[in-house]
Amino acid sequence: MQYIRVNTLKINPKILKKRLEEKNVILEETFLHYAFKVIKSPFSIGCTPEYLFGYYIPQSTSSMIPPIVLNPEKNSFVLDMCAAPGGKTTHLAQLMENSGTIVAVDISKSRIKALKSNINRMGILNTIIINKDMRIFKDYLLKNNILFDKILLDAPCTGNIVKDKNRNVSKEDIKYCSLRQKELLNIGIDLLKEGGILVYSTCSAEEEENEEVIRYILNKRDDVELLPIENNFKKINVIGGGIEGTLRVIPPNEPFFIAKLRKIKS
Ligand SMILES: C[S@@+](CC[C@H](N)C(=O)[O-])C[C@H]1O[C@@H](n2cnc3c(N)ncnc32)[C@H](O)[C@@H]1O
Repeated sequence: MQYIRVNTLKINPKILKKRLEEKNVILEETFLHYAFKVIKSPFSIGCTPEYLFGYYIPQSTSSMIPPIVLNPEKNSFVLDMCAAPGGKTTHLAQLMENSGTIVAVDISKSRIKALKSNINRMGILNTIIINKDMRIFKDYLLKNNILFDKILLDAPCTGNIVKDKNRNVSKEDIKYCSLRQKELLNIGIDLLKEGGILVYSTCSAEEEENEEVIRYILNKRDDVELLPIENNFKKINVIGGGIEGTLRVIPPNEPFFIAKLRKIKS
């Protein structure tokens, strides 16, 4: 299954749909008026002039949910802690109508290149790209009292390992990811303003990387609460997660886990 998200900063979804249909691409509506399922295409959907103009990005519909749940306001100050290659950063910028500021951080030099390219191609003007380890960069932010209204933590997970390296996931991999996720989530909460919102997501189906991480943070800290996410997503397999108020996207859609947290005191 292949999907595209239309970059509404550059083109109206109906106009793009018509343009691609004139080239014999068959598209179907999804739960989002600016995303389409690609039923059939005579060419690779990642190498059309429209793609190069930044009119759309190929992306799973599951991965469109975390930015929608975060729902950044125009002119807000947003941190994307694990941003590359930028599917969600560019979506956040689109939702913010290119206003406010997004600080997009990623540890990987090679993936940062893809993030830069997506940001340039899609005409994103409100994003600062930082190639750093969040576990180190947080010290600079905290020292300078730089706190955020909204944070997306789309955490590294075993789902990415499978996609990137095409290998089996071991128990050690899951344990390693779970520890890293807890560490990053703690940092994320530290960097929120009082009343600020953090959305945690992974594309792993493992309990240890999802519900366990959320239970850990709720038990460990008294400055954060879980906010229930309303499941009003249609035409996509979204169910309640293992903790009430969290969501899981299940196959045949790409598996995803999404939780929403609010910092209640600083
Ligand atoms: C799930 S991917 C992010 C996908 C991205 N949000 C998107 O929608 O295109 C996780 C990312 O976390 C990055 N990462 C892992 N550990 C990190 C750390 N300590 N600090 C910053 N980025 C990190 C990885 O390089 C990887 O790009």
